Amino acid sequence: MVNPLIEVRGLSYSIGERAVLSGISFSVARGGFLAVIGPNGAGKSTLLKCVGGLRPGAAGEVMIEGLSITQMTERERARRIAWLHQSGGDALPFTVRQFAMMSRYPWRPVLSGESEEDRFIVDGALARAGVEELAERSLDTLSGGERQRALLAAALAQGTDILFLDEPTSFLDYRQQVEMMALVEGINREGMTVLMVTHDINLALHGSGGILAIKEGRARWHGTTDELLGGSALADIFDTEFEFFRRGEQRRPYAVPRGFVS
Ligand SMILES: Nc1ncnc2c1ncn2[C@@H]1O[C@H](COP(=O)(O)OP(=O)(O)OP(=O)(O)O)[C@@H](O)[C@H]1O
Repeated sequence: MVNPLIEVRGLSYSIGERAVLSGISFSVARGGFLAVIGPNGAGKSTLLKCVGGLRPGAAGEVMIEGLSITQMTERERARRIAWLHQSGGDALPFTVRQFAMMSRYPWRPVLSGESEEDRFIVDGALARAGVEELAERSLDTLSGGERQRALLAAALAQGTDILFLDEPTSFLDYRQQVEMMALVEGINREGMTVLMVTHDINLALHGSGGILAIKEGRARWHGTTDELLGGSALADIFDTEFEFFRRGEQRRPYAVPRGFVS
């Protein structure tokens, strides 16, 4: 890949004596969408935190547009990478607009208030995530799906070119999952580079061109969704057999554990 936006080489991370990640390498082109899949405890969230510079003890290299993540200040990282985590029942006592406005901090001079430009960007982010009508609602009064869209609006308001997603639909019902993934795909098509970790293969198949599978902290497979469906990698990674289907006008693939359909 010529000049990838995100480049990870030989990433390893240990907690105490235990190696949680070992020698992981991959890259993501500008505007790309890479899904990292793997079973529970594979090291997916830890990988995302290491790539995002939140685990300073990690060995190996993480470069964002050629700049080492370890050389970047927190503010510089926040100008490049926005995060959307899985959202549980807890929520902060801020309105949707206030929370999105806080995301503007990496761009604001220290101790300065919100600018006209901040307000314009926040309004655009609220509209893009479909939460304009919730703008004055407190985050702790929203349903799980509404809250996740509000958090996505805040991530967009941050004005980064990279979005990290950690199990973004974990607590959402099916309709909300579909809506959230459609939003993320749309944002990716508009140019945002996306790195998503999930244990849900169908989220990965739905949203991405590239898939990296990890198990026990090691990269086990890396390729496109179509390549994944042609081989036995999924069964090896999740220790269960899958059936694959293609449906709809776009012949999108999805996978169901064989035990569910036999
Ligand atoms: N702060 C920590 N202290 C001790 N062990 C940790 C810590 N963080 C992660 N681990 C361990 O590292 C391993 C990888 O955890 P991680 O959360 O990255 O996995 P994951 O693939 O995201 O899992 P899941 O899909 O269940 O969320 C697990 O065995 C976990 O218990």
